[in-house]
Amino acid sequence: MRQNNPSTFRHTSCRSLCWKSRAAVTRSEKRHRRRRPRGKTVMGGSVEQISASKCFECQVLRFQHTSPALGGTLAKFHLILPPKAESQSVPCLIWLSGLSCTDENFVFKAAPYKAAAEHGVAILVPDVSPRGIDDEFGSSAGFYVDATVPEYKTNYNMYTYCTEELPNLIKSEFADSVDLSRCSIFGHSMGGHGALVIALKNPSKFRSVSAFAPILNPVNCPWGVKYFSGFLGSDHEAWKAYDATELIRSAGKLVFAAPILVDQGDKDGFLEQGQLLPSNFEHACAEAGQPLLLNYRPGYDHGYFFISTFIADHIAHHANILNSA
Ligand SMILES: N[C@@H](CCC(=O)N[C@@H](CSC=O)C(=O)NCC(=O)O)C(=O)O
Repeated sequence: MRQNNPSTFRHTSCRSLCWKSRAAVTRSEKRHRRRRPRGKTVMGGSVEQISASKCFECQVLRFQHTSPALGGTLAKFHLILPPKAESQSVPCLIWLSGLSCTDENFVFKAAPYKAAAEHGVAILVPDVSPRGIDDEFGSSAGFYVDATVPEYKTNYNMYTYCTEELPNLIKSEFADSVDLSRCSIFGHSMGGHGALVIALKNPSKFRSVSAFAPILNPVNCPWGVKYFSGFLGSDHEAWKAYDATELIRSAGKLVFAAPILVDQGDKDGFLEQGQLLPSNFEHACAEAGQPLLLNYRPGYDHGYFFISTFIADHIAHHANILNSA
């Protein structure tokens, strides 16, 4: 930190170079700066804070680290901390974004801050694929699987990254602020698919799951066929391990006592194209006895205007469950 004049300082470690009045520096900001990991080695990677902003009393922090799960590439993520995290560790929501996204779309467009502050939950937002690899196929399209084909299996391990590596890093670096023993997961489109698959495969790690316009039966939709072929090869049985509808079918019983919450706009072009297939998931849940709250929202499309309209409902849904035990 460099002193510039008596009333301002420059947060030199941030690439965003935020200028703030001294009076505006809260205890929380000081605490998070004090805790900022500086090139510390974590699971073979180096964690570095690259920006910090404040929104609706939340700290909006961005980090980068070298990721072993993603083949040693540099991975960025956001961590949103509510004011309650100043004094205690708070429950955590993991948000997974969709095709063409980075870790930035949600933080800029979903408007989660007021609800996160009110309910006292942290939100962890990973990127959606490894970066800096010399191929365009999987960039921004990691599909939250661990690739098995030789071409992609070194780098494209978003399932392991989101279920093991990043949570372990958060446990190691943010234990005072984030309590990952109280964790839920949600996401959008490809990220809704990822959230559901990760929750259904790890019900002991997540207390609840929700999604906006998720891809619900990827083995039967064009996006799923394209990316599962690329990452997992031609064995369609292997694809089913990453398909929410197939996972509910194979469970054959309730997996989460809390209803799975899904919001879906009825003017969503990808719904019309058959990319999302909510009816297939609905039928599988009904047969398995898995409670599902599937809301069709009249007039809404697939984008972040839709997400930002209902994000507070999803945060409240998870917070009620996370704060009740
Ligand atoms: N061009 C892509 C789809 C691009 C797109 O609409 N991405 C959505 C998620 S779609 C499913 O995962 C998105 O969230 N975009 C970012 C945003 O900020 O809106 C294609 O058709 O393949």
